[in-house]
Amino acid sequence: MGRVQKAGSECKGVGSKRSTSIDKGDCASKKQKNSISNALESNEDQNRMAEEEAEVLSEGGGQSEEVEYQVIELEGTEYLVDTEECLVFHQHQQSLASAAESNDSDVDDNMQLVGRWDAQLQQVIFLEDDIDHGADELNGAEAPTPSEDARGLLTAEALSAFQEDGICILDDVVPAAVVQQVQAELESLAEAENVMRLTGQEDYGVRGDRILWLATSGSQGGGEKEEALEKEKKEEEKEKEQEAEEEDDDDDEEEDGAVAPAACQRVIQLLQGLAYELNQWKPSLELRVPSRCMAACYEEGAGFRAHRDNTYENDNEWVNPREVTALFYPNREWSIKHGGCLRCYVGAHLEDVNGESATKIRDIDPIGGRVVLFRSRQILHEVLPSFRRRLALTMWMLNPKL
Ligand SMILES: O=C(O)CCC(=O)C(=O)O
Ligand SMILES: [Fe+2]
Repeated sequence: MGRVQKAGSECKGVGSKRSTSIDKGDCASKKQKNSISNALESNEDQNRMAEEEAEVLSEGGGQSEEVEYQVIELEGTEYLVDTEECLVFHQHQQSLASAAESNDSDVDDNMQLVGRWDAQLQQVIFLEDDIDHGADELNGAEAPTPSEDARGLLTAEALSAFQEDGICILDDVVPAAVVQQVQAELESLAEAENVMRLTGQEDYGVRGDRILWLATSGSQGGGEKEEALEKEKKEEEKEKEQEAEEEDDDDDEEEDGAVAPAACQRVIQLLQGLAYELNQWKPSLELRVPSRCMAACYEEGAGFRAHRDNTYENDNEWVNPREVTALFYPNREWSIKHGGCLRCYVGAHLEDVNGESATKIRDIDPIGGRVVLFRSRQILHEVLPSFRRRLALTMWMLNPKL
C-alpha cells in the first residue's frame, strides 16, 4: 500500500466545484476485463480466476450504488472527490468534466485513485508509492536463488492451499533462536528514535504501523558484501547523526532505509528461497526478488484497514509489480488475546474493497516463526487492531511482466 504524502503548496486551493453522481454499480468495462486477463495471461489458474472475475464484473456486481462526486480543479487538472469517503480520483484520457456532466456511467473505468481530500486543510493528500513509484521496485530486483532454509517448506499441501485459496501458511520456518534474534533486532529498530516511521496514512485511519525499508544484500550476496554494506551504513549513520546535531530536522517525508541486520537477513534469504521454490513449481511465474524488504511495527491499538497490495487501474496496468506477498512474523508467545490477526478475504471479487463477496475469511495470528504467502493482486486483507506490539517482515515477490 502506498505512502500518503502531503501535497506541496502547489496542490492547495480549490478551483471550480460542482457535484455529480455516478452509478458505481456498473464498473466493469471491456477495458477492465482485458486488463485483468492480459496481466494474468501467463498463469493458467490465474487466468481461470480472471475469467471468473470478469464474469462477475460483467454482471455489474449485482448492485448499483449512487455516489456523490465533487469536481475540484488543481493546477489545471480536474479531480473527482467521492464526497462520502473523501477519495480523490484522477481521470485519464477523456475529459473528466465532460464525462461527469454527461452522467456517463462508464466514468469509473477511467478513474484512478490518487489520494484523499482533507476537508480541514482544503487540500489533496496524494497517495504516492503505489501509483508513481510502484514500478521502481523492479529496479535492482534479481532472479531468486535457492536457500537451505526454504528447501522443502512448500509441501504439496501448502502449494495446493496456495493454488486453491491464494494463501499458504508455513510454521516454524527457522529455529526458535533465529525467531528470537529477529524479534530482538526489530525491537531495537522499533525502540530507536526516528528510525521506524509512520506512513502518513495513520491520520486517515488506514494504517497505524511504523515501517522501515531494509536493504537486502541480494540472494547471492556473501558475508563480505554484507559486512561492506554494514560498514558503509555505519559511516553514513555517523555522518547523519552529526548533521542532525547541527540542524533541527523535522522533515518527516524523507524516505529512510537501513541494511537488514543479520537474523533479518537470514529470514529475507529464506523468503527469497521461497520465491525460487515457487518458480520451480510454476516456471511461468518468473518471480524476482526486490532489493529491499519492509519491517513493520504495530504498536498497541494499531491496525491496517482492508486493502490489496496490488490493484489494477484502467490503462491495462497494475499499480506495481507485486505478485506474491511474503510475510514473516517474529512475535514469540503471541496468543489470540493479543488481536492483530491478518484477516484474509478469500475469494473476494477484485472490485470488492470490504470483503462482502468473500467465500471464506481466514484469520491468521502473527505468531513467531510463521511465514504467510498470498497473492498480492488477489487477496483482500487487513490487520486487525493489535493489543501488543506486533512485528513483521514483508517481502514482495515481483512479476517482471507487470
Ligand atoms: O503484517 C501483516 O500481517 C500484513 C501487513 C500488510 O498488509 C501490508 O503491509 O501491506
Ligand atoms: Fe498488505
